[in-house]
Amino acid sequence: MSHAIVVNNLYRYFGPLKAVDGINFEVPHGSVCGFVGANGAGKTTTMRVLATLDYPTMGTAEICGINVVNHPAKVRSLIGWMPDHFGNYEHMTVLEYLDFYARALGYSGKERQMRIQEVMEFADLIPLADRLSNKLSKGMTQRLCLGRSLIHDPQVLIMDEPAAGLDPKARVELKHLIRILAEEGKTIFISSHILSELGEMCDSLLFINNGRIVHHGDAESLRQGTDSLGGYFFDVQVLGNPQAVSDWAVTNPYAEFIESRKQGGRLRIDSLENASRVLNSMVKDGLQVVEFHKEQRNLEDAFIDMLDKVNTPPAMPKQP
Ligand SMILES: Nc1ncnc2c1ncn2[C@@H]1O[C@H](COP(=O)(O)OP(=O)(O)OP(=O)(O)O)[C@@H](O)[C@H]1O
Repeated sequence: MSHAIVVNNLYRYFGPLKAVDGINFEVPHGSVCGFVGANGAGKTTTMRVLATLDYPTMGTAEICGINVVNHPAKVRSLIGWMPDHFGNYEHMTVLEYLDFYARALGYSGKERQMRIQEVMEFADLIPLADRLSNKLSKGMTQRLCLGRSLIHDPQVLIMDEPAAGLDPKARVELKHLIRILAEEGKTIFISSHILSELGEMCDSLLFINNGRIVHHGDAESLRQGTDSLGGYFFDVQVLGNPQAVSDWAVTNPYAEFIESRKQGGRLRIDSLENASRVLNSMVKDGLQVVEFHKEQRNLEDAFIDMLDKVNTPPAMPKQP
């Protein structure tokens, strides 16, 4: 499969600080990849290298097969960059602002008008055409920034925390626009702290911690995964007295009772094999089980568990 973004052994040090510390990842063409990490994890630094705004200390990055250090101008024609901080100009209306960028990108005449019209329609900027660009709400500002990054119809969009500071309505609007761009076949690389939102719209999630990639996979596999100790949580419901579940669980070596629920309880079981054993024993012991299902974890919990796994030193081998 060809990839829109390929990052190979990429390092970016600021003096002794290892902001990006040897990362590798690929983003397939036409997919949406969420880039997740705590403050200072290295997201912006990575994105700035991809956007040709910074040089790596070591390693390579390619956009659609083009090296970002060797051919920055070519890469810039392929990417749309939405930074986390948006610089705009006083006394410039939304239309003037987009026109300024379209000129800077080399468009002229009818083509320039067409490009501006298209992005204004897409990002719902037409009603704002005559508004001053530095007097917009945060949501409107983000739409303008998105519009600006789309003027040259780039194949790859790199968006640094575009949802930060947006109210719920503006977030939904932004998500909707990102979904349309993804459906058009653009590759989208988007960073955020709002994991649950990223999960919904991303084909894959890339977790970075202290400059290192700690996970790259799809959101679904994370939700279905285990906790940091390798266990799963099950919701169990029974007919009759719900306390039967906790009374039963304290006597069973495979199930750990976590909390009561209206019709039963929540159990932690350390493997799927043992889950099957637990269900079997419950039924044998006369519990009238009407529900026994593995819970999906929310992505925030999955992320915390992932960091726990990464930060827990491996157990020392036992001395003979
Ligand atoms: N120009 C710079 N000079 C020195 N240190 C820097 C520079 N840019 C970033 N850093 C440091 O590199 C580390 C990674 O920063 P980066 O901005 O990439 O993190 P981030 O994951 O984007 O965080 P946030 O979510 O807060 O934006 C941080 O410790 C930051 O202070």
